[in-house]
Amino acid sequence: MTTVLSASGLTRRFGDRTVLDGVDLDVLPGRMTGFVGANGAGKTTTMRILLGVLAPSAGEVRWDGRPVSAADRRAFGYMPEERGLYPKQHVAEQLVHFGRLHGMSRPAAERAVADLLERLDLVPHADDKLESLSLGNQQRAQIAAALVHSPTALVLDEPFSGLDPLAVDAMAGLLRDEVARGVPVLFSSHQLDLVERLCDDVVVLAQGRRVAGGTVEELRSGGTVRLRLQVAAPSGAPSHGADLGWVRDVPGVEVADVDGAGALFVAVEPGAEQRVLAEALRRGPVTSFAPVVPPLSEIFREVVR
Ligand SMILES: Nc1ncnc2c1ncn2[C@@H]1O[C@H](COP(=O)(O)OP(=O)(O)OP(=O)(O)O)[C@@H](O)[C@H]1O
Repeated sequence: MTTVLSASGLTRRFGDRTVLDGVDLDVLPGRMTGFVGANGAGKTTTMRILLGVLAPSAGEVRWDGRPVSAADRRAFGYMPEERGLYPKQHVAEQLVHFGRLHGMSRPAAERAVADLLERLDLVPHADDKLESLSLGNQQRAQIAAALVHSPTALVLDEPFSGLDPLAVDAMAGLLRDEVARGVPVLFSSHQLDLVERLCDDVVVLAQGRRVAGGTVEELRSGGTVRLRLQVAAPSGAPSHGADLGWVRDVPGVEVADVDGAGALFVAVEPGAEQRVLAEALRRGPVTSFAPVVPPLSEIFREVVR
């Protein structure tokens, strides 16, 4: 499967408010794409448009290079923000029903549901009403509903919110399996450490516009790269014996932190880092000198400002 789910120029107005403004998005097959942005940035609106729950004011959703059809969309898996299962129905029964709605035979749907319940640790709750489950377990059932029919693409609105670490791992494992099948997976999240850990690609929205996107590595290395200098503490002296306070006085350098034998700084002028290194070597042995790639959370703060 080599099918891309893409959107171009997605725009959505509610009355005279434009909440999405020309958003382009590619969710590539066999890759996990994280969709991030502050509250109200437009993630849910975008996902609803991808699934056809909401019409765009302008722009287009494409699947396999052509405008997406209703039949294409029926084969997608979706976990909507408002969730989609019935509180009063029994868990396994309604998951089988979901599979049947997607055209599966009863035995095939039952097999898929049994497998998902097992993987999501929901077997003891198979015959419980959804509303009697804890919120985290209800969420596990919701993801099962999105996966039961082996979807061709997955669009998940905050699937990880409210999950305990074991449930996060179970969910992540399931999504990785879908990615390994070649499925394009898009999920929104405010948990940037999780996005950094799980995703190949990231799209960042701010106030209805796409403000950054690319692979996680590209985004991180495109941020403000700081350098860390570590020097040897003089023998017998505690580490603060090697005071790197002098780094603050090097022209073209902004110091983020000095901590005894270590300093973290940004070279705001080309070549300033070489002056720091030369001065450090003049003073004694250097144990390490390396760039520190910022975490995604820092990039996020830089791009949505
Ligand atoms: N039906 C609607 N009518 C009017 N405004 C709406 C409607 N749906 C969404 N909006 C507005 O669109 C903007 C984007 O909302 P959306 O839910 O897409 O953001 P989000 O990025 O998913 O936010 P969050 O992280 O808080 O879930 C918000 O300002 C919201 O109030």
